[in-house]
Amino acid sequence: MLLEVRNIEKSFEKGVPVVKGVSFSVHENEIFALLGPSGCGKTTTLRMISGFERLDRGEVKLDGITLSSENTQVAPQKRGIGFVFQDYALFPHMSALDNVAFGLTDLPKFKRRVFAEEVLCRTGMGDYKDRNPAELSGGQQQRVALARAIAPEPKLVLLDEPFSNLDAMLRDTTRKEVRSILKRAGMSAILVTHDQEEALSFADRIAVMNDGKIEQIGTPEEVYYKPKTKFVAQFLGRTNLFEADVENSDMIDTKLGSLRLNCRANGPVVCSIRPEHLTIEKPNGAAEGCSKGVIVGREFKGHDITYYVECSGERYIVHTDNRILFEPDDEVVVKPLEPAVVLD
Ligand SMILES: Nc1ncnc2c1ncn2[C@@H]1O[C@H](COP(=O)(O)OP(=O)(O)OP(=O)(O)O)[C@@H](O)[C@H]1O
Repeated sequence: MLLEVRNIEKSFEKGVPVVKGVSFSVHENEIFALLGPSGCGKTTTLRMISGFERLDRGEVKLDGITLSSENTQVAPQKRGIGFVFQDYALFPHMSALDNVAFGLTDLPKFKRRVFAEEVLCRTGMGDYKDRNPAELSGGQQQRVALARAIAPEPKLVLLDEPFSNLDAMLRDTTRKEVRSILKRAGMSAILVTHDQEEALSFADRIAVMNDGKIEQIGTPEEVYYKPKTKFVAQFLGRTNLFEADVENSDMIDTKLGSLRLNCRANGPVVCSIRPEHLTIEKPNGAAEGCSKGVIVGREFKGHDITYYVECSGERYIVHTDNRILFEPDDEVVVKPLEPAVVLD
């Protein structure tokens, strides 16, 4: 285990807690994401790991050594952790090369520039070493910021919304490049983001945060396909929720008809099924036990289609591939392709 965060807590003024007992670990060479809505405490958590913020309770350990606790506070520059911020925070009056060389205080002066150039080449920025930040695009500045963070060879790099200033196309490619640079360098990273697609595509594991707490930690597939809570199900994409009482069964009665659950349940149940795990058919070809519905809306997106189907007064979302063509007011039945996931 590289990083261990145990039960950390933080309140600002008036004693209102913003981080409420957060725990997680990050392995060697693992990319971890803290994902959640604005204000849920992601940045504060990252700042407690970096040492820019003191914690009220709990502990942060790197490689078994305590960096933060109620009685310990190792200075940020002594933690062996690299940082990349949203606004890159490059020194504007310095060249890309000098920006990267700046933090290499452990090396003799003559070696700093040689090594800095080597790291700039690794991030694909060797040809731009003499340019100042103002002469670089957002994506290029981001790569220089990453080169600066990884040049001292930290075991862990913290990334706070580092792609949010880039336009959609550049964000995608920069994300892929940064991930492969970190993996090749054998470093671990924690990404803070409110963008679920970014977390799903960038991280090996994700902690989904809500209101100062972690609701679920898992691989992208686990948190997406098997959300534990209503919040996780809804934050990671669109979903259909059902509530019903179940008597020791793995089936649930809904307005769509009978749905299979992913486990046996007893008592009141809330379950979720993703729109792409439902499909629609003409009523005549439908299996027994399905209720009829009507298409009330449709979004054609080229590679797929979103349908809104009303069934006994409830509205459901169905994503289909682009071969399943219906029009508004068409009568359909909605069929599940996967079991519904029971939430906590
Ligand atoms: N220095 C501070 N003093 C007082 N309150 C603060 C301070 N820093 C953060 N907060 C509050 O703590 C809460 C959590 O903030 P934080 O920045 O950690 O959230 P976040 O999840 O990173 O949000 P965002 O995605 O908008 O950056 C917010 O309500 C914020 O207003």
